[in-house]
Amino acid sequence: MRDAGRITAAIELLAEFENRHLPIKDIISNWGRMNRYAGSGDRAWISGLVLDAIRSKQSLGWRMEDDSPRAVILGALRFLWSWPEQRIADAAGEEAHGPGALTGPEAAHLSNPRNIGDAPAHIQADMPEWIYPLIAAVSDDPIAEGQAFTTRAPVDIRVNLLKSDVAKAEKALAATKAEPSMLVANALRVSAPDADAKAPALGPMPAFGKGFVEVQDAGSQLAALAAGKVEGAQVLDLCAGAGGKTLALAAMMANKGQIYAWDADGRRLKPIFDRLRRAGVRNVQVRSPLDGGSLEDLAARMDVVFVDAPCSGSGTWRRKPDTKWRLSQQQMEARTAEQDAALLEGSTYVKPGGRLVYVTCSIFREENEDRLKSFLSAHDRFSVADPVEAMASTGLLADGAREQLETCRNDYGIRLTPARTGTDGFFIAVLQKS
Ligand SMILES: C[S@@+](CC[C@H](N)C(=O)[O-])C[C@H]1O[C@@H](n2cnc3c(N)ncnc32)[C@H](O)[C@@H]1O
Repeated sequence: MRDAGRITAAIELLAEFENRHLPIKDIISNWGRMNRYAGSGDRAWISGLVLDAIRSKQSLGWRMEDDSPRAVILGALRFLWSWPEQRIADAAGEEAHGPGALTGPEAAHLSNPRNIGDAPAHIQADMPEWIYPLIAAVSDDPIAEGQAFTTRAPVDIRVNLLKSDVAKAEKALAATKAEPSMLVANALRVSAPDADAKAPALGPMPAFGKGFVEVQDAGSQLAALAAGKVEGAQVLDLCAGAGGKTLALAAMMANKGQIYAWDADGRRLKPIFDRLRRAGVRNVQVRSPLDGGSLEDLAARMDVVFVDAPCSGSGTWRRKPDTKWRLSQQQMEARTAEQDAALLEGSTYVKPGGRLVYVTCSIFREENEDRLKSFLSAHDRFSVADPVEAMASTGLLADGAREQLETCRNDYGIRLTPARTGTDGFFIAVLQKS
């Protein structure tokens, strides 16, 4: 496809996103199925542009003084992809497939954009107005935090120490230009691709099929490290889902001790079985409510209970930018109630002297500090412990990571964000039971 047709497709997809309540990934893949003439390069280009536009749609609309899908896509080409105005004009005006010649105001805004510094703060931060104060409550520089969420996310890789090591994995993934992580000793990072470049396809690489490596954001890897030294321990992963943390914990345990993987929604555990097999994990017992499983026998017996709680996902806005615009106050309230329930339930399995790790991929205080504060006020046998110390005790923090993580600390735990740590947003806390 030529640029003109790709731009037209991107405008259509953004319009569909605005008009239908479907995840953008589904809209893009439906489009790919219906338009078989588009090759994989075209699809990557179009979805890259649409996702970039959604990440920054508010500031782009403001710069263009027009928040229509057409204006936002044209603005994305100019202000995010740095296309010269003439290139945009040529593609737009192309008769056969272009979206139509630039209008006077469009041309004017592309060549002489409004100064974004004059926009209201939530527009500069590219987030809904009601969310801005929630970010301002947890950051001295909410605009920078918001803007960091508008960038493309890198791909982080966890080297599975049960099957491989960092040097071997780096060699096996040389084609991806993966580099050692600045935060986790057994992690690699593949930088996000430039504007119209295609990301390397990691899934089909043999190192993945053989279980030598897993894709996992460095923030999520750090969350697992907060479980501390767990080799030989009894660990409950209460909200195991597809098993991202379970796999990381199993590798930290070198297959010694026992992990019980559970999820209140048993269907979510489905991928875990294949993943455990591929990773060479032998110390996980999956228990599911679907087959009448229960955790009754584990009450007050666990050295570590890991609560990777359901959340708004505000920390993952770089990867799922549509969720930033669709989050509602009602959803937030539903999640906080679930968080209270999971925290309370998890606490019943911790043995005296054991630890409760609380994690969300959200950066809001409402889903983190407020939940912990409320739990601690009613459970005086639990107290806040040091998550950075716990991570360091595993020996798996990269050189210099500890100092960086210290700057993310508050009275309850640590908050990671794209602006602070270059990771997804996470909150990680460790409670100790007396
Ligand atoms: C953030 S996801 C877990 C992601 C997973 N740990 C991973 O790393 O891939 C949260 C999960 O918690 C589950 N959940 C919610 N409330 C729960 C509860 N009270 N007990 C157990 N699981 C719960 C949800 O079904 C969901 O799968």
